[in-house]
Amino acid sequence: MEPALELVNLTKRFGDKTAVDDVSLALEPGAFLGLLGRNGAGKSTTLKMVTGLLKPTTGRIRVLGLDLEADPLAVKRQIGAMPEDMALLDMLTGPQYLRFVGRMYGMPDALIDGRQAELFDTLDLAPGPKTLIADYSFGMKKKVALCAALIHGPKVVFLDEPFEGIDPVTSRTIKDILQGLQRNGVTLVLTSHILEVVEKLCPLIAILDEGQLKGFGPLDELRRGGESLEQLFVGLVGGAQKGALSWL
Ligand SMILES: Nc1ncnc2c1ncn2[C@@H]1O[C@H](COP(=O)(O)OP(=O)(O)OP(=O)(O)O)[C@@H](O)[C@H]1O
Repeated sequence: MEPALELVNLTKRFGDKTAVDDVSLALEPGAFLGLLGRNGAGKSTTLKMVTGLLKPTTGRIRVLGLDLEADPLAVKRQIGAMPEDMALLDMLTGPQYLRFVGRMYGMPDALIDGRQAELFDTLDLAPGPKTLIADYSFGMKKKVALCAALIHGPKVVFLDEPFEGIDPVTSRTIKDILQGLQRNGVTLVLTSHILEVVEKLCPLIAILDEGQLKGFGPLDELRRGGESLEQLFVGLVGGAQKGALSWL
């Protein structure tokens, strides 16, 4: 079976800075990967490359057997993405924005509106009918970005920090949605700094440090010693313990 996602020697340089450094990995369909790393490790850059927002310096990306560079539109039809900055159109209302996104995927308006209503209901998103996205709270914007990533029924979903700024009740709902997608064979990749969430949700872990893949595999295999994900993470990416401020 073709991997759902395959990165082959993926590298991204910004001038002298190598943000992603020769990363290779493959995910089976239905995998659920937690992509971890410290601030600046290269997680968002990796997700931007696999969703076609950034061109790799070198290396290849294949999604469901399709080469992203050779066939970008075919890949984009199969994937859903929630980028770091959410990339919403602030001067539209949430439903108008989802119409825009759904039409880009060639969906009929009735189907878009039905799914939008179901997504808003499930995520407890109830903006005023005329409220523009610009006036939504941070968490509401996150929810709209998640709706936009899912509305067309993608086979592979990339989510950059989906739980950041989300209340605990909605977090629970999002976890349930993501687990349901995985049960239906959707492949998921998410980044998060909330290790407890990743530990519960993602059977597969990749740890980036300074752009390099320091660990990749099933969580249970990576932490053979029975340590927590936090201990595994700190052990792999190092980092001296600091905390005392000289003036406090
Ligand atoms: N457009 C850019 N131009 C120059 N440098 C960039 C650019 N985008 C990212 N970088 C650099 O690449 C490195 C990786 O950044 P990236 O945003 O991928 O990290 P991250 O792991 O997502 O971090 P965080 O957890 O803080 O979101 C950083 O050093 C960042 O400054």
